Amino acid sequence: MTINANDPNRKSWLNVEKNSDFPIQNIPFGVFITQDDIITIGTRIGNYAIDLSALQMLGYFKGIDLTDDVFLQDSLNDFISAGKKTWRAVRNRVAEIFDLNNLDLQNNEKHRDAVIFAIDSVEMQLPVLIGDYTDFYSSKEHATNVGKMFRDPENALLPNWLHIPVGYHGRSSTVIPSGVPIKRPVGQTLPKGETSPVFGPSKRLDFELETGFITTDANLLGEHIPVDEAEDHIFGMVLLNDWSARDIQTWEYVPLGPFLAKNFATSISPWVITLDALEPFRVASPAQSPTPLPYLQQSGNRTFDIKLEVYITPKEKESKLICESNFKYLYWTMSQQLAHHTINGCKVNSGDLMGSGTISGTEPNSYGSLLELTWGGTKPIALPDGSTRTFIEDYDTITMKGYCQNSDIRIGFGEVSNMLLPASVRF
Ligand SMILES: O=C(O)/C=C/C(=O)CC(=O)CC(=O)O
Ligand SMILES: [Ca+2]
Ligand SMILES: [Mg+2]
Repeated sequence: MTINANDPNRKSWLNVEKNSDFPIQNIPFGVFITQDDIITIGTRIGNYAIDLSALQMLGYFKGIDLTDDVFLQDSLNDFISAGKKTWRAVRNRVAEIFDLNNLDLQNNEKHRDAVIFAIDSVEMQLPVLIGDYTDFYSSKEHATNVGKMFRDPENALLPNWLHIPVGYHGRSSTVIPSGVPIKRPVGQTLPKGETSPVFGPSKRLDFELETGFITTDANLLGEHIPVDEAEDHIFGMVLLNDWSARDIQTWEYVPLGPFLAKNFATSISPWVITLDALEPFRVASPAQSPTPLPYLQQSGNRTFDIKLEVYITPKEKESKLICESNFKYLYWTMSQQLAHHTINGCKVNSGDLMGSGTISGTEPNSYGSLLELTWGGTKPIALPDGSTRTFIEDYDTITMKGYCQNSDIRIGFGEVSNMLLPASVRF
């Protein structure tokens, strides 16, 4: 059987609810623990988690060049290292196995029991052992808004911004999966009008709506990745919340950039969505003027139409949708980010995470941080329970969702959702 894994008309023999983020055309990759404490690489169709190591042991991946234990792992790193041809072959085979017209697994109860789990019965893990984490700053609207608030409203964009996909090196040790609560950080801040800093819990704790892409071993030390080859080295994408303590940030980050204000937590969604699955949603990125230097000039459509949403949920209260944005608004593409990152010979490894930067659009309800949505805390947001927010309060949960949708199909990311707990450091 040869199959077009992206054919929107294909159905699975597994039940998929209408509007599910995970139809048979998605086939993301992640890591989960079963109730029997087995940790494995898996995929998801509808509300079912599928154990890829069990499928391999039962012989369903015959003919694909895979090492024996590539799926019996607690991270996707080795599978990612196997390269794009392998990821594609596995995705296509999974599409075949679960196709409505394929009876092999469908009619084998013993195999089905070994492979398929209810999604609520498994615990999702961080999908990747992240070696290095870089965060870009690629939304023109976000950079302009922050420049207006923090610097000069007349010259909001710094002179390098239209020439360089600006970024900073983040901290991989604190990248955490959806569901893990985060403690409010403490640190130094400089209260308005003061000349000496004070120490205490951050009072301006924010989220940043981002996506992230995960790389494979892309280049050797000293080599660079040409912009039009960059996508071959991108395994897939996740939703990313770059938790940011604005009051710590403004005091500490001159002149070397973000440090403790951003390294206490970065949360990501557990399923990695492949670029193959996103292919039907490929679109052109915004026109760039001035024309970037040649190593950043890309051909073809290099971005994707991914709708993004942010919700805030006070403890045991109703959620409020506070931001609707889109990945396609970003000025610099993932290809340009990766080409720039490696142009000096910087080596990128399998399992590195690259944050997009905060994704804001032009409309005020599309701003990707509370800093922008409340304009520096001057315009509070009203919540359904009657309370208001300028920044995140203790026990609030921030949930980010992402999905692509056209008249044929929906390919979703699921969500990244984490609660903020009170500060616990005594001082
Ligand atoms: O422009 C600034 O002073 C600060 C910017 C940020 O905090 C943004 C950042 O972390 C990068 C991004 O997410 O776009
Ligand atoms: Ca960020
Ligand atoms: Mg962060």
